[in-house]
Amino acid sequence: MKRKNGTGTRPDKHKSSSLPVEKNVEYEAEIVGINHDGEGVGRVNGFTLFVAGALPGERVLLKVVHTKKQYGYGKLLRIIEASPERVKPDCGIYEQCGGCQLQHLSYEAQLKVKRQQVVDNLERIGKLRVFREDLVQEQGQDKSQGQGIIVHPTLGMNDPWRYRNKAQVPFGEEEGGLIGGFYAQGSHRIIDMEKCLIQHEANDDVVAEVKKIGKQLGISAYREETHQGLLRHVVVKVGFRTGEIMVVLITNGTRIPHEREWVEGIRAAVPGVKSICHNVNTKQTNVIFGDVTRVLWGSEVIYDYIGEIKFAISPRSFFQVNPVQTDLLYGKALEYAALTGGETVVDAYCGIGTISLFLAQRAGQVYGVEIVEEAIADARKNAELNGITNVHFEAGLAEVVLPAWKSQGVKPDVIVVDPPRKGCELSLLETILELQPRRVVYVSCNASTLARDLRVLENGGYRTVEVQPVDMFPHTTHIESVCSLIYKGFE
Ligand SMILES: C[S@@+](CC[C@H](N)C(=O)[O-])C[C@H]1O[C@@H](n2cnc3c(N)ncnc32)[C@H](O)[C@@H]1O
Repeated sequence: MKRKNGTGTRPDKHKSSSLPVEKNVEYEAEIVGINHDGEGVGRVNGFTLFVAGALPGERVLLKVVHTKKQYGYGKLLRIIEASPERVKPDCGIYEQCGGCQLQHLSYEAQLKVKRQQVVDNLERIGKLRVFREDLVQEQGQDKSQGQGIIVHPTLGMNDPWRYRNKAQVPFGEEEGGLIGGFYAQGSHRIIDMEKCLIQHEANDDVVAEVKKIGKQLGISAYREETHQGLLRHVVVKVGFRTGEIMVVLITNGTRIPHEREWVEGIRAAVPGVKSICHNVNTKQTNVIFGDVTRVLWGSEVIYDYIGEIKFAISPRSFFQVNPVQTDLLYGKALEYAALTGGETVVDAYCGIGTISLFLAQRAGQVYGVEIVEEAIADARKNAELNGITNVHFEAGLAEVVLPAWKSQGVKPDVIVVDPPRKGCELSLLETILELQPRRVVYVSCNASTLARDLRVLENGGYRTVEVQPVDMFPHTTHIESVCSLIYKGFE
């Protein structure tokens, strides 16, 4: 690579280090890939540099801003040759806000990148063989010959905007008064926003109204550094199918001054609002909600559906944020479970029981386990709300409760796992191997821990059949996948 225009200030800390690049020096680089943070992966003299804003296939001018032994970071100065997949971001504050990372890449290309990242993780971390359609076509082979795991194209959204049903917006202050928006990448600096294109429109209306009322009433915003000021966050939840809206004002103080003005203003500005709540959080913490919530106006909960199952959503209860794609994801999980009506199914890491209730429609008996007690209480309420009686929910660690069920004689035909980003505990995977259910369905929000855990299950006698990436969060780097495994003895 050609070195361009050194800044003149020879960086003495890194002087003639053994690295092939120098800090504060400009280089031209080829961008050869994209990492899991959405940064372009560039090569300069064989050295890897991560460059925010650069895309695969591009040639860019960058300045090296930070180096480590194996890699470094470059600041994008100029795009010399742009990728044909580069698009103009629709959002006016995309560059400053940390909410989205991929708006400068066409949506079709985002879906391809996400699938490729799943494939790369399965191959590199899981040491798994992925079926390569291109090779099969070239070599005239047939899919049925078991050429490896089928990783399907990512299931994307027809309209990948305005898909989030929940927003948690922090407030701050500038000279003109209250500001509200999302944090800048890697910081707690609030970027004031008028609209967020991945949130439901009701969120824009609520944030604008809260700023307006707050300014009129002289309400102060909470400041993290000093722990002073009143208004911390507003949380907006929307039932996509029902149209019901909940607004929760979170304050650093037990009272909201001028309650009536708040309620009247929000009701007038946001048609469809069914519930306005106040949550008190006086702790010096990053956690959004405090322990006390009361209803200022309307109902305690709103409702929404995933598939045919109805869910009650309260201020603090968890609910998947993209209901359209959740329907697809759980539909796939149900398909991979291949239930015929009489099976015993375990849903480990069940949250509020969403997948359990989906599965219960086609299973004999479902057992759900989840660490958060409140979520289990919601799961039980949701089962009751839908008249579903063939589910049993238990609060506890999945890796503790599953062996207990085993010793009580529970013999699952199918086990579904939907763990957090860190994946499954090894001991849970070991219990699955002892129980030997016919099928395992793995729902994952982290392709690297998915690949690690699939390797354990493969070593224990399972075969990974197919993986379906589902785009739950367009324009961000998040990847969700659902994966089907079968025990080799049952094939
Ligand atoms: C990715 S979420 C899945 C939620 C649920 N399946 C859904 O779709 O709504 C992972 C869940 O695992 C729970 N969890 C984390 N560690 C756990 C553990 N060791 N045992 C049981 N549940 C756990 C979290 O509280 C969270 O609800």
